[in-house]
This record gives sequence, C-alpha cells and structure tokens, in this order.
Amino acid sequence: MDNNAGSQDCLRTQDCTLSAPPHTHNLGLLRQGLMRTAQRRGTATAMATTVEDEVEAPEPGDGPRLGFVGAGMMATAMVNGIVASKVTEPDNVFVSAPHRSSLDRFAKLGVRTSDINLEVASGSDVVVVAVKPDVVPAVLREIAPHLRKDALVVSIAAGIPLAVLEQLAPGKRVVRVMPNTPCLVSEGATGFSMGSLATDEDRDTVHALMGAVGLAVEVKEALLDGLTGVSGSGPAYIYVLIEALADGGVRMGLPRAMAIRLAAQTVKGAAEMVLETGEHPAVLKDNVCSPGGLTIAAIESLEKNGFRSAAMQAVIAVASKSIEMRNAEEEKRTK
Ligand SMILES: NC(=O)C1=CN([C@@H]2O[C@H](COP(=O)(O)OP(=O)(O)OC[C@H]3O[C@@H](n4cnc5c(N)ncnc54)[C@H](OP(=O)(O)O)[C@@H]3O)[C@@H](O)[C@H]2O)C=CC1
Ligand SMILES: O=C(O)[C@@H]1CCC=N1
Repeated sequence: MDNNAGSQDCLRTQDCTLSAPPHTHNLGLLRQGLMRTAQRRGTATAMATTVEDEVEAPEPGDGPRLGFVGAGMMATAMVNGIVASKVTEPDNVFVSAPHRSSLDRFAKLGVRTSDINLEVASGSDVVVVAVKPDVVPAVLREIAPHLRKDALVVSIAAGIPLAVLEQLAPGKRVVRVMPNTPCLVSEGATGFSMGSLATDEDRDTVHALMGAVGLAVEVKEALLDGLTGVSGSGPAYIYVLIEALADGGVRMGLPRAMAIRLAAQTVKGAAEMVLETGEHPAVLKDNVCSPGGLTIAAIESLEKNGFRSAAMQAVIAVASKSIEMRNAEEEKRTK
C-alpha cells in the first residue's frame, strides 16, 4: 500500500485528527522529534538527580532511546513494527519485564533487555508503559522517580485515564495511546490523547512513532473507549470472522489452509478497498451484490442472524468495560 497516496491524508475534525500512515513522512518526523528529545537529554543527564544516578543503564548507540516496561503481546507487536520500520536503531530500544523468558524474543531483534525496570526508566527518552492495567500503578510508582527529567511517558494501558497517569508520574509529560496488535506488521490502527503537560513536539513524536507502524489518530480522551472497541480490540473480532469464513469454506469442502488464506486475503482486500477508494462501505457492498444474485442472499442471511448488531454490540461491550474501568480509576484517584 502506498501510504502517501490518497486525497484524505489529513482530515481534521473537531474531535479527531485523522491521517493516513505516511510512513516516510512520519519517519522523518519521528527522527526529528526523537532527535530533539535526545539533544535535550544532554541537559537532562547533567541535571540528573542522585536517584537517577544510582541506576546506571548500559550505554546504547547514538540516537533517541525508546523504553518499554512490559514485554507482552502489545510490546512485542510495537517493538517488531518499530524495528522493521527502522525509525530507530534496535539497540536504542530497551525492554524490561520480570521474566527473562519473555525478553528472549526481544534480544533476538537486537533490542536491549533487562529484568530491572529502573534501567529502562533511567535510560530512555520515551518510556512506553506496556503492562496490564492493574499493574500500571505499581510500575509507575516504581519508575517515576527514576525517569529522565525530560522523559515522555506513553501509556498503552486500557482504561487508565490521563489524570490517573499524571498523578502516578507527577510533573511528567504523559500521552495515552491505544494501539493494536497489527502494529507487528506495520498495519496498526492507533488512537492517542495528549496529557495536560504534553507538548506539540510530543504530539509529533507519538504521531510519528505510531504512524511508522500504521494509522495514527489523535482523539479527545473521552473517545478512547469507543476507539478501543473499534480498533484496539477489533483485530480479535476479525480473526473470529476469518475463522468462521474458513469454517464455512471447509464445510463446503475447501482444504482448511486454503480456506484460511482465502478468507484472510478477502478481509485484507476489502479493507484496502475502503481505505484506498474512500468509498462508503455500503457502496462497496452494493457493488458485490448482483440483483437477484448470490451475495444478496448472503446479506439477507447475515441480517437475519444479527451480524450487524453483533458487531456493534461487540464495540459497545468493550467501550462500556473501558468506561467502567476508567470510572473506577477516577474514583480511586479522587478519594
Ligand atoms: N494485547 C492487545 O491487543 C492490546 C493491549 N493493550 C494494552 O497493553 C498492555 C499490555 O497488554 P498485553 O501486552 O496484551 O499484556 P501481556 O500480558 O501480554 O504482557 C504484560 C507484560 O507485562 C509484564 N509485567 C508484569 N508485571 C510487570 C512489572 N512489575 N514490571 C514490568 N513488566 C511487568 C509481563 O512480564 P512477564 O512476561 O515477564 O510476565 C508481560 O511481559 C495492557 O495494559 C493492555 O490494556 C492495548 C492495546 C491492545
Ligand atoms: O483486551 C484488552 O484488555 C486489551 C485492550 C485492547 C485490546 N486488548
């Protein structure tokens, strides 16, 4: 896909800034944004507190440093995508998690690893908090005093509001990001919201970083719940769809492997049609449905079986749970 193509590269609305993933453009932006951070690091290092000085991270190569605290599914997807997109050298990426076994797959990428979070915290310009939401408070309390003075904190945790993150990392610039696992193959879909202290430069940095691994859109924080329902969790629904289409094919005699490939390519092709043509999905659907033909019979069957409603309810179920988590966190914060 030519990510620089198309007339809808950037569409600003009141609630959201949409842009196609112009990888090349964003790559430059990321380099600029992160290089500025790296330049500032000279000053930050000179002003390092004694606490920071206690934890000496091994020296990486020149350039901006990206840290990940947490080495699970989402960190794996982001780090693989970032390394493949060449936005920074692998040895400028530093990942920590308690279990060495989780870090092995990162070491294979040439990325630096540690089972000590403080090494990542004190050695990174951008620190991505990539642990489960219930672990975020403990991790942020642990690392906050050790972060570089000018470090940007990026949380990818679902349902943890910016206000809570800012309380856990006092005085730090924070951005909330909701990515998805297709970042692994540079086809992610990410939403992000800026914290109260985050700067335009931070916006460029996060936009460039996530834009390097897919589509990145800035949204108001209140929209992150719905966005999580659409794109954060979305890949899971699509995998169910691919599996179900393949099951139908197998039921009709297709070999399993072929049915899965055909179903996955069909999803990919249909998605590309929406993104490349800019047509409304309803128009593209109509183009497949010949009058009195085969496909309209399938659409009738999908409607009878509540397919459209099931997809909407899936998004709403995620958003509702995210809102519930957010409210519970807010309540704890204000107690
Ligand atoms: N999975 C997804 O599709 C998406 C996830 N997210 C968010 O990303 C975050 C991570 O999710 P996911 O990657 O799926 O979760 P995983 O369970 O796969 O990974 C969690 C990671 O956190 C590590 N960890 C646990 N405790 C600590 C600690 N005290 N210090 C450092 N690391 C720790 C674990 O280490 P170890 O491996 O050693 O046990 C593990 O590597 C969540 O907050 C989630 O909401 C956001 C969007 C999409
Ligand atoms: O299921 C979850 O909680 C995470 C957040 C979005 C996708 N996975």
